[in-house]
Amino acid sequence: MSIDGLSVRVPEKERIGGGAGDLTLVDRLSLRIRPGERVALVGESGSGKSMTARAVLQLDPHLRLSGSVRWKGQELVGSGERRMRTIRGREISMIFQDPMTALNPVLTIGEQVAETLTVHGMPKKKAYARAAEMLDRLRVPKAKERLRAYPGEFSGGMRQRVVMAAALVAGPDMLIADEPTTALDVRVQEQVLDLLEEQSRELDLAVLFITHDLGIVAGLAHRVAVMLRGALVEERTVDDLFACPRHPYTRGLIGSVPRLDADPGIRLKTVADHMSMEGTTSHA
Ligand SMILES: Nc1ncnc2c1ncn2[C@@H]1O[C@H](COP(=O)(O)OP(=O)(O)OP(=O)(O)O)[C@@H](O)[C@H]1O
Repeated sequence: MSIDGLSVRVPEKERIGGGAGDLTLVDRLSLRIRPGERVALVGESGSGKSMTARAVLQLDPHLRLSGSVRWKGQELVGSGERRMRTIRGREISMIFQDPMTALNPVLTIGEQVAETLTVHGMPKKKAYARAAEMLDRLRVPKAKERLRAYPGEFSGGMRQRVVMAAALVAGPDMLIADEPTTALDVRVQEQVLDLLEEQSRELDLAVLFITHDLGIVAGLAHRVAVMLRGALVEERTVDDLFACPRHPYTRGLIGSVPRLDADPGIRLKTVADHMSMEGTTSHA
């Protein structure tokens, strides 16, 4: 995927909290994600990460997009809702932070994981067999039997695996994961991240991974793009970024990642601390 100069604006009448004129949420962002590549989009809350992801899939019809998003050589900006429907879920899938709201509590796991296949006409039996295979890949124990279970019978980590299975069952080429582990405890978070990395490798799946937590991208992403106030400030390989971050904001993000060998009595510096030390101010 090739994103070039993508801007996302809220028209004046849709602005929450009022204000004159359109409000720019994403400002001329450019980013490339190659097949099988894992790219992390990192930044503080409100920096525009989710808006970028949602704009790629055109999930919010009230937002105005400009610039270009090329997917498999075709332009998506302005391509229309019909075309986007053939892409969402089948070619590019998205998973969100809260696995509970992503799942319908009154539908079985089988119905939900198989849905992308059944809506496109695959016979139910075949679709359920695929769903069970996918759950098995994601190490959901007794996958076949669990197809009849309901989301409420699963723990948070298992639910996120179900959500991942639903996102991957139709064999997309790209997954956009928006803070998929933020709601999970640290141990479960690690398991889900490992699974995501493993599936990306095995399925040659490109991943755009959105997080405010730079601490979790090291083992996962090939490249990191850092976002501040709607714009990218730095984009590097993970190793380069950690070895020598260029932008003061990135140095702030790295400086605020907790270290296991740090003195427990020392207060962690915030991104704002770092930026004010370097003469830049954070808006957040
Ligand atoms: N309709 C709107 N009117 C005004 N501001 C908006 C509107 N929609 C979104 N925003 C603002 O756009 C900004 C970017 O939001 P976005 O969700 O992309 O940030 P984020 O970096 O993903 O952070 P988070 O992790 O908190 O979701 C936020 O400050 C949000 O309040």
